[in-house]
Amino acid sequence: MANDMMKMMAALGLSQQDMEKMMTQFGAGGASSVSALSNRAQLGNTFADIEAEVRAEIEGFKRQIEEDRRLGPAPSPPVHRPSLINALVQSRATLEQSTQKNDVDVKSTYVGHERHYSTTPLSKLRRIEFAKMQIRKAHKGHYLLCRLVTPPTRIVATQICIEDPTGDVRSLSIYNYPGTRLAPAKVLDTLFPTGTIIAIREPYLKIGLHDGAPFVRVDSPSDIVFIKPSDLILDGIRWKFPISTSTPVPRTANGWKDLGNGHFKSGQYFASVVAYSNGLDVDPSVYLLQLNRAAAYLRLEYFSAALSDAKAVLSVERLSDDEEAKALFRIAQAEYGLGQYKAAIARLEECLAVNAQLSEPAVWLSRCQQRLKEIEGKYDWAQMFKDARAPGKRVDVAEYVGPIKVQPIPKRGGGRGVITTRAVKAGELILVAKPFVACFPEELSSVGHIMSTNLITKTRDSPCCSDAMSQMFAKIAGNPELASTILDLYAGPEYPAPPPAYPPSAQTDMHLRNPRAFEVDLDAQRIESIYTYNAFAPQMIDVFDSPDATPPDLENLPSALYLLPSLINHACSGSASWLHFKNIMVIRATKDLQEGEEVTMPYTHGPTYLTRKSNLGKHLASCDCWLCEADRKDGAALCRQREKLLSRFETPPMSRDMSLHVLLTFLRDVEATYSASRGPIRPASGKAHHELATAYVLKAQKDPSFWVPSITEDMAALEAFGLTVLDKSTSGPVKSKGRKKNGPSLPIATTFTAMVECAYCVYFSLTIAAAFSAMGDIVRAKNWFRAGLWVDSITIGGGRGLFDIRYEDTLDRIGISRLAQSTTL
Ligand SMILES: C[S@@+](CC[C@H](N)C(=O)[O-])C[C@H]1O[C@@H](n2cnc3c(N)ncnc32)[C@H](O)[C@@H]1O
Repeated sequence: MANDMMKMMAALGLSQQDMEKMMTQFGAGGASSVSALSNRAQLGNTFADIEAEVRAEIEGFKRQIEEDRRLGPAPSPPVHRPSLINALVQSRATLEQSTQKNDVDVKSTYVGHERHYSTTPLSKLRRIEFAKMQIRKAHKGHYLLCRLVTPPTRIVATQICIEDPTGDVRSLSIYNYPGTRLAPAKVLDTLFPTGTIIAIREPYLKIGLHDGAPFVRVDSPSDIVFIKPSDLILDGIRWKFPISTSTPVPRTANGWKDLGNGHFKSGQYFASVVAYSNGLDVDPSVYLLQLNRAAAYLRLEYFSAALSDAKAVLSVERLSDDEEAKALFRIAQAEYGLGQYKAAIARLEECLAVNAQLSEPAVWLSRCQQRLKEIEGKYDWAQMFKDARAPGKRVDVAEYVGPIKVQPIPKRGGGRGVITTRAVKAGELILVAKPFVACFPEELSSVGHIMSTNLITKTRDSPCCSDAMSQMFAKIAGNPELASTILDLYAGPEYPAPPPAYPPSAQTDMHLRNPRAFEVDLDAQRIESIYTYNAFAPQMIDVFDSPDATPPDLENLPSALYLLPSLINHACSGSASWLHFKNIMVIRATKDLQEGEEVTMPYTHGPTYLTRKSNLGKHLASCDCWLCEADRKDGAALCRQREKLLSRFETPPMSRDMSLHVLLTFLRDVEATYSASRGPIRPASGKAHHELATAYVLKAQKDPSFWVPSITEDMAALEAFGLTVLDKSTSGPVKSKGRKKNGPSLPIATTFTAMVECAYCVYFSLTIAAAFSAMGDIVRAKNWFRAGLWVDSITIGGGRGLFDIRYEDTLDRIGISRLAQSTTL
């Protein structure tokens, strides 16, 4: 059950430490247990060490920032030109050597701290030279005109020696530039060839921590403007030193095409679009460059840019059939990426009319047909599940937006939330969303990874989180028309509240014209804050693993940012559930909702409000849901006691004392942590009841009289999670209370005010079915199996096809596979 719990617990941008806390308190080690990870102790040590390390790092970093603030701007120390050039040439040689040796590259950096960026257009700035610049200062109102002197190298940032026209040099560190993360030297050469002239808008001069040397730090790639030799800005500029052109760059359009194709083949798509663009600058008539660039834009998910390039190629006269078909296919792929499936179908048909032999467009045609069904909410869930399990692949489906809308909700941070536009039934699909950016462990670069210490959460982000966060820069830069859709997401309490309406209308006047000319000023700090407050840790929909299932790698969780789901607020007892088919996020109502009711979902789980409150740290001081209210009424002391009791039952049942005496005491002690006025929903009691049920199941293997108490305890568990058991009988004729009109009998009520731990409720229903089956009471066994199906349908959904695949092993293990085959809801 560990993965299932992870799925439920993985919360908006929660750190490993948060996750560990959650798993510790609430994890599940086995199919029939409420226990936590069996290797918890080991994990505990690791996380404690990391936490201490991160705390110390953050303290050091903050001290440095405070010291910089205290010292303030000061004249820049001089830099010895030959020494700096030599140092950067050496660093470049080291990068090349480590690439050759395939060394694993693990670097660390900071995110979420205050950073400068420019919003003033270059034309409104005045030129400044190094001699007039000060350290620890952003030079407002100025730009630095400079030339790249050395071949680029990198650690986290790309580093280059730059000179101003007087020949004065500094090192330049560029962070977040698209395509540069862990990039090999030859990619950096394409992006930043020696001799290139750039202008840096409102440059910030820092002082090196270790060497005390001044350097220009650029965090927002949009601060860098590439200057063409013909640019008027260069009028009257004389460079003291002759141009250095040690980086060999192609001279012809075809030379750039070959370079671009090389980058494309090695998956360096941003470098390839830059190479193709450079080729087009040399000779705009070489339309094949534009056709190739469209293909690279498609890989980068710059769909509007791909569409524009492929359309431009299509308008060229005298294209060969092959070129025309390619242009049409790329237009169709771009339209597909933009969700314009009908337009894509028309283009694919045109493409096949040009060449009916092409196999790929035919495949894409059927994909488009499938997507058209999906935008209506009709998904092939079983296929999605299979696709989600296929290693190295992402799931490709259309998005679906159900009966919801964004509405101002002033009392929530960010001031907005999601409400229903009509009455919604429990189990109804609310949203299916694709990520704006995402990273899964298997997608991390084989070269290595970057660890980011997040100054907002004061934790270390997972490598995937760090990677996906960095993708934001390239993705916003390449889709400027979508920029406000991202930048209007909640950026935390330090920022002004975002506009109440969401999504904003697309900025149709914004287009990517040149991959290196940024249409949007990229505010690094804001982008990192948005990611921090809105990202999810996608967890694969995968339930009831065997008790020996390997727990998920908490240090290596995937990470993704979704747009509309980011508008849904938290409630521990949320009205919706969320889960992932790999990259695809699916949100369903878990209770009946009236028109206009808020859709909420749990960002985190935990045994009491105490753990949940601590897990929710960055989001809210205190959750106002009924579950937290009820816990708070019980009081902190009893809640602490409840958490302590549960933590003692973390290890799987087989590896601890499962005697009835111990478990009965456990149940009694847990019950005592709930006040008398508490009401029936008592999740911890539910777990204790199920622990007892598990012990009875073990005994029943030898003595069948224990089946009945096992059933009774699991029924009690269901009630403690919020379900009403209508038929508590364990023998005799079956009552028909739960019988639907002309339908099969369900032993549970299908209306409820609230249900917690829905996935447990499926499993408990199935274990009751298994017990009745073992007793030979097939009618009750089938009814309880149906109860499991029904609970699953309102929590996970996806129909019987998906249920059968997901529960195949579980049903086999608890011995009801055959019964399941002959039973429908
Ligand atoms: C992912 S955003 C949710 C959407 C956000 N309300 C908006 O307007 O964009 C997460 C932030 O919403 C706010 N939030 C979410 N659930 C909340 C709740 N139950 N009470 C108060 N604020 C909440 C918190 O500020 C949290 O950091």
